[in-house]
Amino acid sequence: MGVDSISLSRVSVRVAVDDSQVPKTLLHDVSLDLPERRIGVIGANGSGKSTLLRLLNGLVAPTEGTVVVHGHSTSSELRRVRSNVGFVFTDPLSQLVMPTGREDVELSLRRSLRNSKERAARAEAVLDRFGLLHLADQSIYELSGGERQLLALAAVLAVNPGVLVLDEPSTLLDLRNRELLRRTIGALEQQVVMSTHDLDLALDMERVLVVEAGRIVFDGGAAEGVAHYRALCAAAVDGLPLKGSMS
Ligand SMILES: Nc1ncnc2c1ncn2[C@@H]1O[C@H](COP(=O)(O)OP(=O)(O)OP(=O)(O)O)[C@@H](O)[C@H]1O
Repeated sequence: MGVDSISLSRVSVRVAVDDSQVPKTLLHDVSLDLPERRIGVIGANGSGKSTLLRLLNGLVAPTEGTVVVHGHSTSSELRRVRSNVGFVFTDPLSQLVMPTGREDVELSLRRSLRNSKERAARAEAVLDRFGLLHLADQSIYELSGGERQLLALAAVLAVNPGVLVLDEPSTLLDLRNRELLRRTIGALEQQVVMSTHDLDLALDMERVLVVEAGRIVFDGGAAEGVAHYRALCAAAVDGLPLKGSMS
């Protein structure tokens, strides 16, 4: 495995569930070597995409197996992993902790830029790049969902992480900002791992993983991965008793 690669070796994730003696398995025996720069993760609701992504910065620990990100183990070198992996959550409010966007981006930069003037200039440039400068001093609670989602991405990218993990980053974005996200991802030097229900975004990826009930059921090119997922969805819907009225 190269040092710029992500590797999962025989990873399973199980969690205890209330009132049950039997733990729930969220991921089953997943092994992957991911050297590509653009990796998409697609699959049904509840299939295990977020769990897979959260393993990459140690937010979820494997019950069995190992996860190594760019040469660092998520179990024994968690701090190194966290400082190299930028994670953008689906719900931006779960990661925006400061009252305004400007303060949030400056907080992200606190460790890498000691000088407050440099920090302020860099924050300004990052906000400008995402078309957020005019909203920089507004309360994050007054921003729209899409503006917050872009702000969360801006705050993570400000520190230039080696790996960018995006968990459904376009759910709240309008068409224009989705295009901005798409171009931003396309231009990044970093390795990107992104889960998405937006199949057009998935088609931009070099490699696509399809997750189904905690297993990787497809691993390969984007067009084939999307076709595989569409077929899975069609088969699942065909199995539902949808015919006729509800009354
Ligand atoms: N800590 C937990 N305890 C119990 N069950 C969990 C826990 N975390 C996740 N799950 C369950 O594991 C399954 C996979 O969840 P996950 O969030 O990885 O799915 P997902 O593919 O990202 O779904 P979505 O597309 O809806 O965001 C779901 O059934 C979820 O309810």
